[in-house]
Amino acid sequence: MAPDIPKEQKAQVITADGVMTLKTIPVPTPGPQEILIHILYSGVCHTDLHALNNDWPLPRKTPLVGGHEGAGVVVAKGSLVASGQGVDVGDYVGIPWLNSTCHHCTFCMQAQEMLCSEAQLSGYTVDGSFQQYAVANASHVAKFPKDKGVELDAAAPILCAGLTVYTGLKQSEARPGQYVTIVGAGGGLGSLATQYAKAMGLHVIAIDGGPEKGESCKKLGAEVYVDYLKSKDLVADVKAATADGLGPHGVLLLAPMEKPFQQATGYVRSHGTVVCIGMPAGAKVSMPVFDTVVRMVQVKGSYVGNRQDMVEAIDFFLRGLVRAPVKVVGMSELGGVFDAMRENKVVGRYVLDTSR
Ligand SMILES: NC(=O)c1ccc[n+]([C@@H]2O[C@H](COP(=O)([O-])OP(=O)(O)OC[C@H]3O[C@@H](n4cnc5c(N)ncnc54)[C@H](O)[C@@H]3O)[C@@H](O)[C@H]2O)c1
Ligand SMILES: [Zn+2]
Ligand SMILES: [Zn+2]
Repeated sequence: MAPDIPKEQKAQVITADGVMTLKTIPVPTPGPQEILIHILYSGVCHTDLHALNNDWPLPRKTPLVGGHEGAGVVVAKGSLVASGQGVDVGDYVGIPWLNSTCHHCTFCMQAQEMLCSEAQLSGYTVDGSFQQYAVANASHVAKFPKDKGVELDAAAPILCAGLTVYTGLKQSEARPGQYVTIVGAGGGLGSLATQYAKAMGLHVIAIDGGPEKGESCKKLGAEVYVDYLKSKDLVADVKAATADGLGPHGVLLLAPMEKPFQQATGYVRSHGTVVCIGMPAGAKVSMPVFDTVVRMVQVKGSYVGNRQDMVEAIDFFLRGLVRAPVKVVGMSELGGVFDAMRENKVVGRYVLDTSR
């Protein structure tokens, strides 16, 4: 390792008792196909809270360093990471949710690597970006151009939130000029979803709770804001927000709560698509079979995106079309960020500065 790489670093570690503590731990050494990244900023995704709560039916690593929106600079690389592979020391890169996949299963071969049964997940099955130095797989890191002076704090949320909603909007099959409803629009994924949808030429109907989220959604491009805490008939309000009253063509369900998953088939337009993205613990999607059949409604899941989706999601950011409302705080303040997230108080995305 180069001499300027320290031997120890600060990290937020979840221990076996489920408690998260800021600790001093060794700087990891990259394996042959890995790189070592000096993480400067890391976004905080609601998935990180699911990891802390351990509330998904998916086993995670313990002890765990969470985080999967890590943006930083490559400081070392393994022996098999060849020059010309697009990752060299000094490059700006990002740690996404997908840490590695097998490359040879039927899904990997079709660029559906998120479905790979051998996928390793950053900040979940392997240590992630809530640390100052993290290893990542050279084949799966996201790349930011250094020559464009990319602000890595603003770029970090694209690595999961941006990628996920960009891909989800494509999955909704909504076309320019049509309507899309973003549920959980004031949060991390929702803020970016509103902007990607607007940039794609879609009309945006935002749903979230409280006036602060409403103000943010409107600022980011939502034409109508429906406050789920106030609405007496949410289905009617969403349908009324479309010009012909028939409801939105696409729905992105981003809220980490079950109820919206029961409401969406009520207001989606006939032949429209409901895309499930938020993952409330233990929740079920339910809908009347009769309506689903005779109104020909599609319901599907969407899970992050592939590496080409990442390139495109970053390109929207580089063109200035999307930028999450970001609040930068020290990595030591992660506990407080999770408290705010539990209470639905996060507007946009918190990003951790790993130096403090
Ligand atoms: N499918 C994927 O690939 C993928 C990727 C990333 C995150 N996620 C999941 O998406 C969810 C959201 O993540 P986030 O980081 O944006 O969370 P967040 O906490 O930043 O935002 C969630 C928003 O939902 C709002 N909300 C809560 N109840 C609501 C309701 N009944 N109706 C409308 N809005 C409501 C909250 O007020 C908040 O603004 C999490 O469950 C996360 O695990 C999924
Ligand atoms: Zn995430
Ligand atoms: Zn595979």
